[in-house]
Amino acid sequence: MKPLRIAINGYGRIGRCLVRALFESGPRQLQLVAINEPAELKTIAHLTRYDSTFGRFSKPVDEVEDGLLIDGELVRVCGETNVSKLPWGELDIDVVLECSGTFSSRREAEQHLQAGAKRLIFSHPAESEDDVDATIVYGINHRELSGEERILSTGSCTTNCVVPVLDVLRHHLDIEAGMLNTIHSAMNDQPVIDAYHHTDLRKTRSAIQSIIPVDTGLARGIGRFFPCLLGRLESTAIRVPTVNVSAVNLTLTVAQHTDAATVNALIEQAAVQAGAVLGITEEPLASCDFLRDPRSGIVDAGQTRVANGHLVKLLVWFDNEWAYSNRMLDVCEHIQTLDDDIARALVNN
Ligand SMILES: NC(=O)c1ccc[n+]([C@@H]2O[C@H](COP(=O)([O-])OP(=O)(O)OC[C@H]3O[C@@H](n4cnc5c(N)ncnc54)[C@H](O)[C@@H]3O)[C@@H](O)[C@H]2O)c1
Repeated sequence: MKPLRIAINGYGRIGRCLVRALFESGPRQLQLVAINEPAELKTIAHLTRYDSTFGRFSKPVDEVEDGLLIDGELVRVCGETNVSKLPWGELDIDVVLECSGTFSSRREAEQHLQAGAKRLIFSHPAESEDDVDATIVYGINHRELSGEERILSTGSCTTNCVVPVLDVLRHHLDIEAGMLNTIHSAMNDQPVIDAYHHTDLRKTRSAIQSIIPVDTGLARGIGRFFPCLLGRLESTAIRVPTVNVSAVNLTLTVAQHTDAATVNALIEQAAVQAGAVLGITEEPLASCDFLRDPRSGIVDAGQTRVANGHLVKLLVWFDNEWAYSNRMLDVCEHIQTLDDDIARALVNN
């Protein structure tokens, strides 16, 4: 099997988490070939070794002439902001993981393909459905990929958290309507203290001093996924002064009469089959306990409530950085098996 050759564009929180998840989570048929990040190599190496959220990287990281040596593997580092100059063709890149957050249209993604990459995956929802060949939530629709798709998105971390839960509830309880409130850790689009940081006035406010409501397209993103829920969901989001791990408060009205024990049992049953994407815990935990949890969403069983048999409320935890990075790698690994099948079919014909 030929490993999938990966490049990371934008080496921030998600970019660096991808590297840790790749090197620390056991063998995968994926090879990190290049990183493109406008920061200095010295700083890139430093932030690879040390991380305020995840601690020291367990693998050795050395600076070499044009890149990093991570656990003995050479990773080319470029600092190119002109996409057409990126060496994706020369490096035979199979997939660019677009984690800069600065690109989200098909036109921009195609520039990476013109630079020689075979595919691109956005680490966030694309501008519109037309901007991608597929939006994938691993564990829910990754098997629908044919291998021919060139521009993909792995949705948002929040979509990955709630879609597996909604999938269970829509099958068993028949969702009529719902409100989703994301309680999200602070992110790099907020300043540490008040600053002219953003056109969104709330994002000019200090991330460490306040609970800050922000815009979210979560309900729209889920509607793209489950057209049967289009127009039935609404979403809000607040940022809170923690650095990682978030939660979604899911409030739904359902057609079937139910109770909290039944809802938890349905999730538990589904979690057994879902593997990495869905979990449930009965322990009385706090957000820090989910740090480095690779599951996309973990239902807090003790917080499930049902009012009047039809109004259901769940709290679902997720490590917004670690779980999402692991899902991006899962999608890459799936693409690698599709490429392998296509290559084998060509040889056999
Ligand atoms: N942080 C999360 O929890 C999370 C979870 C899921 C998805 N995402 C998405 O992933 C993307 C990145 O988020 P993040 O939190 O890692 O942001 P970040 O700000 O930590 O990282 C972005 C990096 O991209 C670099 N960059 C900027 N312009 C660039 C360019 N033209 N070419 C190459 N690199 C460039 C920046 O220097 C920075 O290091 C966003 O779209 C975000 O919505 C973030």
